[in-house]
Amino acid sequence: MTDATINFDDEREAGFGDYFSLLKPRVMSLVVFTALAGLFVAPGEIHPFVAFFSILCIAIGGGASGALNMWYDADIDRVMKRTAKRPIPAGKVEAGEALAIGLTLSGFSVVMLGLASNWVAAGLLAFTIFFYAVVYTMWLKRSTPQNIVIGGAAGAFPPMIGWAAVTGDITLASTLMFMLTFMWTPPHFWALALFMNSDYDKAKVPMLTVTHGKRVTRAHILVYTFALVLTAFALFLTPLAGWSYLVVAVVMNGAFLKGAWDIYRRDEVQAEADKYKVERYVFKLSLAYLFLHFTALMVDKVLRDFGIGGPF
Ligand code: HEM
Ligand SMILES: CC(C)=CCC/C(C)=C/CC/C(C)=C/COP(=O)(O)OP(=O)(O)O
Repeated sequence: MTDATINFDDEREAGFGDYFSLLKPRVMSLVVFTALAGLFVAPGEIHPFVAFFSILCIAIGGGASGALNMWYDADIDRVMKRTAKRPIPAGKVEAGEALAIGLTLSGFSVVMLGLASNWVAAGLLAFTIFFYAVVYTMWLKRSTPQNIVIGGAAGAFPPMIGWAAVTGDITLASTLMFMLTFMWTPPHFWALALFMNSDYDKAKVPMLTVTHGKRVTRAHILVYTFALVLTAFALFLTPLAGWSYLVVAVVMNGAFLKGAWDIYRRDEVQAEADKYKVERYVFKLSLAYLFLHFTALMVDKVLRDFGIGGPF
């Protein structure tokens, strides 16, 4: 845990940007997008205002969980180059403030989502915040190299929350959307960890690259990519997915498999020589991968309304 008063500097006043960055807006933008997709493709009616408000609540809840993560992780964020400029280690925001903001926004987002849509969606949001802030951040992140595999479930719930905001239930289709992000998270993160390893090493965070080395991590990326590809095509077998999903799935899974295979075949000498070009590419590709799969599900929903359904 953190003691932010050590670095706190009264002369540097926190601005809106500092408080906003506590919410991890860049990462959360894709999280919120997957929630929007879950809401959009769910069967049933939802008033546009309720839909907008539900997504806003999910965004606020996601941001709140980011603030709780930054509160708890301030000590390791201070050590890592990538995170040292975050508002708490930079001395812009006090840890106590981040905790208060995280707790307040968490409570607010859950209650408002419950009132605006339903309590299944609100319960899922509360569970997701708990999972990221407590299960992943406080427990798994510092104790096991499986941290991001199990803890990654938190980032996979948002499409399910969006779906439940419309339907009030959890179904096989919404579970498969969950599974897609769940299987995607390990290759997404480990590709990055391969070129950010020294940061985690320095902070003594037991990421797979630190505990088992890069060779093992490269193999894990490949294995999880196989599981991801199977999950992506399993989603195609549901009525949610249609022809645009198939096109995206074929192209993006092909590209991702090739990327994972290239990562697997390389060694550190090759990677150092080109400054982890392939690993950086696969990390970026992972962002496009998830974005395009969820976009395709939304496009297919519109196409279905025009009578162009998929095969299943
Ligand atoms: C335990 C699970 C995850 C871990 C450990 C993880 C880790 C990371 C890290 C370390 C970065 C680097 C840069 C940064 O701090 O912004 C990053 C970037 C990113 N992640 Fe993840 N991630 C996870 C899950 C997710 C999920 C579920 C999503 C969205 C559905 C996501 C979306 C993104 C995006 C959009 C970026 C790029 C941010 C930017 O442009 O700066 N991540 N992730
Ligand atoms: C709706 C809702 C509550 C959504 C939560 C979504 C969620 C759990 C996203 C997690 C993604 C994320 C920022 C991981 C970073 O891991 P890290 O915290 O270890 O990375 P760091 O080293 O950058 O802090």
